Amino acid sequence: MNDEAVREGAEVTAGEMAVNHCEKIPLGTQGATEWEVVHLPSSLGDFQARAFRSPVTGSEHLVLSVGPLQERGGLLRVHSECLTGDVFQSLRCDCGPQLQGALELLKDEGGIVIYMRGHEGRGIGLVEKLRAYALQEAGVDTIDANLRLGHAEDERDYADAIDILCLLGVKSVRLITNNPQKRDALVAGGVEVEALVPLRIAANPHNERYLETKRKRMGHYLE
Ligand SMILES: Nc1nc2c(ncn2[C@@H]2O[C@H](COP(=O)(O)OP(=O)(O)OP(=O)(O)O)[C@@H](O)[C@H]2O)c(=O)[nH]1
Ligand SMILES: [Zn+2]
Repeated sequence: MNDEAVREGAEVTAGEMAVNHCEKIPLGTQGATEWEVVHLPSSLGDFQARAFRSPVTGSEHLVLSVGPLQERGGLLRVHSECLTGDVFQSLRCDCGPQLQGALELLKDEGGIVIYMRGHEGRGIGLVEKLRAYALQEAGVDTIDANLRLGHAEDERDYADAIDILCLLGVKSVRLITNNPQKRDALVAGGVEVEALVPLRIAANPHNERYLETKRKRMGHYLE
């Protein structure tokens, strides 16, 4: 797909429209899911919260939403867990400000954030992420650090996010991300991505190289 074709405001062609992604949900998923909707007032906004336990991965994901769920065209952020960045506001990455930026957008427009547990460290986990950080302190970039540790550069799986969207009745979204692979993963799972909504976060001296590597080697839309 032409990257420009799915930037904000652009349309996805009919040929790329999803097949029914709900067909791929494993049997029993609905029964294993907690779908109570609770009110979650937060200093970051006023959210509805749902939790989803995946019978496939065992991960428990949090789904925050503002306003009515939209079958088509609503804002969506699929946020990969980053304990250091999201909770402890690490400056080594841009995760914390990205999460806050996405929640801000939801406050204005409504939409959904799926907080993906099991995505920590691009899927390698917290212990391995810190090992990768140690290698980066020795001069290796974020991708090669993963590879040296015997991991793929990105081990995230989006099947749970796709199942969650199906269970919520969401068929098409405007995806809040700079990462084209996230869009590709959702589209491959049958979710239509109408547009990409970028998250522009100012770099700092601690994450400059990380952001540069994402831009140059992972194709993220970062200036
Ligand atoms: N392995 C590894 N993971 C990292 C590193 N820095 C951040 N992460 C993890 O990367 C994940 C976020 O991925 P990013 O590539 O920063 O961003 P993205 O989610 O792909 O793209 P956006 O949607 O634009 O945020 C989180 O799970 C972080 O814990 C690192 O140096 N090594
Ligand atoms: Zn992070």
